[in-house]
Amino acid sequence: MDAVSDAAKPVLPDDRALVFVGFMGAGKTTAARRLARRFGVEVVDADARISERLGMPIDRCFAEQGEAAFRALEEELVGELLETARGGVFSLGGGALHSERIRNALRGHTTILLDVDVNVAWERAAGRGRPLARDPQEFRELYLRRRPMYMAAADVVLPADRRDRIDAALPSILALADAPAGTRLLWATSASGDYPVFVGRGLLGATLSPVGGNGFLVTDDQVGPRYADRLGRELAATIEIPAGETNKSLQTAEQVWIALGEHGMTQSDHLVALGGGVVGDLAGFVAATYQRGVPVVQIPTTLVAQVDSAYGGKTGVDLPSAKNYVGAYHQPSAVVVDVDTLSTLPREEAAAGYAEVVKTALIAGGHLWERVRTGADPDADTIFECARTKLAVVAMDERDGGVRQVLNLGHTVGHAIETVTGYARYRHGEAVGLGLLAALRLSGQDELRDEVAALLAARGLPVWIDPAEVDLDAVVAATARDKKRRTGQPVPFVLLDGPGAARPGCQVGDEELRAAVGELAQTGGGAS
Ligand SMILES: Nc1ncnc2c1ncn2[C@@H]1O[C@H](COP(=O)(O)OP(=O)(O)OP(=O)(O)O)[C@@H](O)[C@H]1O
Ligand SMILES: O=C(O)C1=C[C@@H](O)[C@@H](O)[C@H](O)C1
Ligand SMILES: [Mg+2]
Repeated sequence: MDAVSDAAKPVLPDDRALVFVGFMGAGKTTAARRLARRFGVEVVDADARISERLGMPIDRCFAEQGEAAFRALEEELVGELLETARGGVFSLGGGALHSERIRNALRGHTTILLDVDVNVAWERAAGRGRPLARDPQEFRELYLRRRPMYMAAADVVLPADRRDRIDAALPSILALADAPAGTRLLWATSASGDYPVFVGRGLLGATLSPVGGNGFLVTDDQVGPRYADRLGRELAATIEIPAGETNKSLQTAEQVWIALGEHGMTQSDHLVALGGGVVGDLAGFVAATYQRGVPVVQIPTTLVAQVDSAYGGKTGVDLPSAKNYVGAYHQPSAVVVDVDTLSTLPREEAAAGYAEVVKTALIAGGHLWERVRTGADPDADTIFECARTKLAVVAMDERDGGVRQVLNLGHTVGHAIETVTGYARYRHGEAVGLGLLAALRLSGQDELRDEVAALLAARGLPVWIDPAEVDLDAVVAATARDKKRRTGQPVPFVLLDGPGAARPGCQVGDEELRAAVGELAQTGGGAS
């Protein structure tokens, strides 16, 4: 709440600088100037300082003295500037993070990554005499090589698509100063609005969320008793629902609507959803509909919710006949991810969330897939990167018109398995893991399917189905009721040409589908 009242008159921190980093053409110079103007200070543009010191433009230095000479000067000058800075607004050159000295010096400051799409970067940077923006293929390769470096250094990740993003994000960036050390901010964008996503440790009690009015808490009977009183804020009421997917129903939603009315919740208040995907989806749906819509702050406490369901604004409840069949798009006003809450997550729940981590990494490809395929436990950085991957997709297509459907990888068969087993036999993530295996078979990705099956099995996730327990014909039939289907059209599948190359809207023949689902029953002997 402080963040909101400070928004009109921002105060530049006096103990740390705001430093823009990112690839060529991301808009670092532009954004830094815009902020500096707002604060009434001079911007420190590293490239301009280097050029000044050289007494010549950077491209001439590259041509006459070579890149190594430029890098040496960059390290010395920028390293010193950052090591001695107490405040200010900086813009660094695109390659500055190659220097370990500069990376270390950034630790004392707030590093803001302007996250630019490589094609946009090329359009902005090419043809302007920049020495590393001459060949499109080399430009792309450099971009991919540098990405992990930028992500690792960033305290804040801000999409670079619009010049005014920084204005809306600034209060949340400034709020980081009071957050526990190591807290990171991801700025989520969508057609219907932007919001901050904070990821870190010990965040339940932090006052980060820029939402006004009274908070009404919705949680479940497992999470509430454990974490509700750590929220460190006054709540007007706490509404506890029973845990479990079978309670993600219209009946439960009605009970919550009624309780909110009885407790006097108004349009100027907000909901706080504390729990896993069931609480988040249900409370989000209640927030979308109660008095035609009130804000909701999502505080996800399961891995599934922290890497996937808390972001992107899909809310809803299940019908007995189909998953998530009634709902609304309703973006959260903020998401606060406290990874410490995962320490009490039951093993099976953590495993179920892991299936969504694998799904997201397959969609992202690149360094996220490389990290996940090692089988390492998902940490705060992996969670952050999963959120970033999902939100980049949502930013392009909030309402599932096309590209967002890639997020459904593994979900068409997964949802059908959940429905056929009455939402009681499998956790959502467990069903998604099985659905991923079917999707990889349908994609002809046999080696990748084996690799993914091994990752899932290592977490104790099911990689086969007992046909005596689950009616596979019914699973095939239930896929035909998938919400992604349009009248008169077959159900669209998401297939994968390889990590980082998901293809939505694919058609799959009945026989192929039957075979891929049938195969889930034939690979017995793995974990079940
Ligand atoms: N959000 C934006 N939308 C559209 N154009 C932008 C945006 N931000 C910057 N630009 C334009 O893109 C070009 C590159 O911007 P800028 O010089 O700020 O990038 P930079 O990150 O500092 O790049 P470099 O690393 O090459 O110094 C400029 O022409 C700028 O006006
Ligand atoms: O990306 C890079 O390596 C560079 C980016 C520019 O900002 C300049 O610092 C220089 O052209 C090198
Ligand atoms: Mg610049």
